[in-house]
This record gives sequence, structure tokens and C-alpha cells, in this order.
Amino acid sequence: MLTAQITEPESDGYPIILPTMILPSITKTFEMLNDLRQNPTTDPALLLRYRDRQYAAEMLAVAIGKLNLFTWIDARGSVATESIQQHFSLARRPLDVLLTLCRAGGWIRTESDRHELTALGREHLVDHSPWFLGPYYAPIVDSPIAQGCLQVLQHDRPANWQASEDGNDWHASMMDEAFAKGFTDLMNCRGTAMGQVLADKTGSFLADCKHILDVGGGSGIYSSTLVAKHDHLRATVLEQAPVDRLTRDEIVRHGLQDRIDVVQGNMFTDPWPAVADCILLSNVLHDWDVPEIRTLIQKTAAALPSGGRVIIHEAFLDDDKSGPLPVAEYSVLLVNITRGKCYCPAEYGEILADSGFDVGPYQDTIADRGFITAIKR
Ligand SMILES: C[S@@+](CC[C@H](N)C(=O)[O-])C[C@H]1O[C@@H](n2cnc3c(N)ncnc32)[C@H](O)[C@@H]1O
Repeated sequence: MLTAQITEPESDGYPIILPTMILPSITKTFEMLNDLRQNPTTDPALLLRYRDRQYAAEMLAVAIGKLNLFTWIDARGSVATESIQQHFSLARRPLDVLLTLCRAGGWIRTESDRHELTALGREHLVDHSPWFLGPYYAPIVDSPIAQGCLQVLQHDRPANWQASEDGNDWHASMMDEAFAKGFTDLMNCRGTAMGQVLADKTGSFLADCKHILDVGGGSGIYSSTLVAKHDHLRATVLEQAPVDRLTRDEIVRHGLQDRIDVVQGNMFTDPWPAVADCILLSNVLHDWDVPEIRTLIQKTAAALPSGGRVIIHEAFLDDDKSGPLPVAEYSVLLVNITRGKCYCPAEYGEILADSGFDVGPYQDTIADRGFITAIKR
């Protein structure tokens, strides 16, 4: 990206760009691109939300137009999750995501695992109400994304939208070089500002740490922002092929190859490098279901010394799973393209505690993301 320096407006209202001013300005732009210590001054949350909420309307359309879920709940007054699951033959993971979306949207409320409609849900989502809005969603109820939502709800299998053309899910698609490049770029651009804020907010937690292991680190952007802001840190990124090659290129682009190395490996089946006193799991656990999360957290515990630290960074639900709405919407995207969904701090906290960690409080970072920390006992 090249920019030219723009001078103060002249009397005719147009700025004058002098050739001699262009070179220092270009240099400044490249310096800014490489200076990972410089945070943006604005909040990109809405720009990310438009993209992150992409599946939510279709999931609601399916709940109204294919299941008639709200009319069914209303006829029963209140229902348990298991009754919904059995009656509609739905899988546990996507049903949890759908119910979270419904609570966050304010259409149902849940107490002791029993769900009932709110006034908003009863007036606008029940098919015999005079204010029923079902027909408003009819045009999208058979769209490819809606069909994918229905498939996930019924079969718990990610649909293939946003994966490669051959119908692989996201995980299999990441083995393809071209797909992996596009998706790693996507995560990298999102990670710059998020990584900078994460680095700011974890400063005191990392004060006594020396080496971070960034598991499933993608482009390595979080390692890069952490070491850029904290001079005492080094990092190792553990990534699978072919992403690991992209990771190396990105780290060289930032000039951080002397402080960050990259190890190629499968985080589930290969041993993790025993180098770290802190492990970062950024946007990794939310790609997986609970058994895989338990495995990754147990491997985290095994790779750390006593007193070792862990940071889980991603988009978190509130512990009662009634919001925040942007995260509930993002969870619909994740349940459709990965084997995971968004979780709350309490869910990870329980697994961390079982695996020998003392768990710290949740903290926000930027754009609906945040992190929890834990220290190995
Ligand atoms: C959603 S991305 C997160 C990337 C980065 N940590 C971030 O926060 O942007 C998940 C990453 O996990 C990596 N991954 C998935 N399965 C893996 C495996 N079995 N072993 C190593 N890495 C894996 C993917 O290649 C991908 O880069």
C-alpha cells in the first residue's frame, strides 16, 4: 500500500501533493505496517460483526419455517432441552447454539434447563399470533445456508459452505494450500488489532514468563504482537502443514524470526515442544467439541511446569449463555463450518480445573473477544 503525503488545502480547495514529500511518507507507511506495537485508534467491532453474524438469520429462519419451534414450545408452556432434542431429532451441539441464539435474541428464557417463550417470542414467532413474522423469513428458509443449518441441526455435521469446492468441511479444507492461504490471511488481518490489545491486557500476567507456545497459531500474529510488545518474550508457533509455511513467511515479514520459531506438527497426535512457560490457545478451542477440548487442555497441562500459564483467547459467551448477541450469532457460524461453537468461561474453567489449573477471571479485549487465564497448580 503506497500513500502520498497530503499538504494543507490550497486556496482552490485541493491539496497539493509534492513529489519530494512522497518518499518519506511511503517509508512512514511501511514503518507503521511493521510496527506491531502501534494499536489502531478506532474500534472495528461492527465490521467484524457483519461477517460473524452471517449464518444467524438462516438459523432463525429454519427454527421458524422448518421446525416451527416457537409454536411448539408455546403450546407446552415450558420444555426441557432433552424434549426439544428428542421431538425434533436434533443434535446436542447445534441445539445448544440455537437455544443460545434464541436467549440472546430475547425470544426465549431459560431457567433450570426449562425453556419458555418471552412476550417477544410469543407475539412474533408463534404461527397463530396476529403479529407472526414467519413469512418475513420465508424467502431464505430454503437458501443453501439455511439447508446447511438444518443439516447441522439434524446430523451435527458441518456443512461445506466456506470450505473448499469439493465439499470438504473447514478442517479438511485447511489441508489444501490455496484454501489455507486465504483462511490464514483472514485470521491474520483480524488478529493484528486483537493481538495488540491481548498483548496490552496480558502484560502483568506474562511479566515472569519467558517463552510462549502458540498452539494452532495460524499466521503467528498473536505470537508476533506479544513479542513485539514484550521485549522479554520469545515464542514458538505449533502449526500443521501447509499453514506452517505461511506462518514462517509472516514472521519473517515482521522481522521477528530471531524471536519466534515455527514447529510443524499435529496438535492432537504429536508431542508438543517442551519449551514454554505459557501456552496460548487463540481461537483454537472453539473449533472443536468438548472431548477434543479436554484433550487439548490435558496436553496443555502436560506441556507446562508447575506454575506454568495458559491464555485462552476467543469470543466468549456469558456464563448463563444468554448473550452477548454478537457472540451467540458468531457461534452459529462456527457450528456450521467447524466441529465447535462458542463456549463460556465456566465451561472452559471446569475442564481447566479438572486438568490441574487455578482459573482466573474473564477479561474483554476488543470487538466481542476476550480471554481467560489459568495457572498450573
Ligand atoms: C481458527 S484458526 C486460529 C489461528 C490463530 N491462533 C488465531 O487466533 O487467529 C485455528 C488454527 O488451528 C490450526 N489447526 C487445526 N487443526 C490442527 C492440528 N491438528 N494441529 C495443528 N494445528 C491445527 C489451523 O491450521 C488453524 O490455523
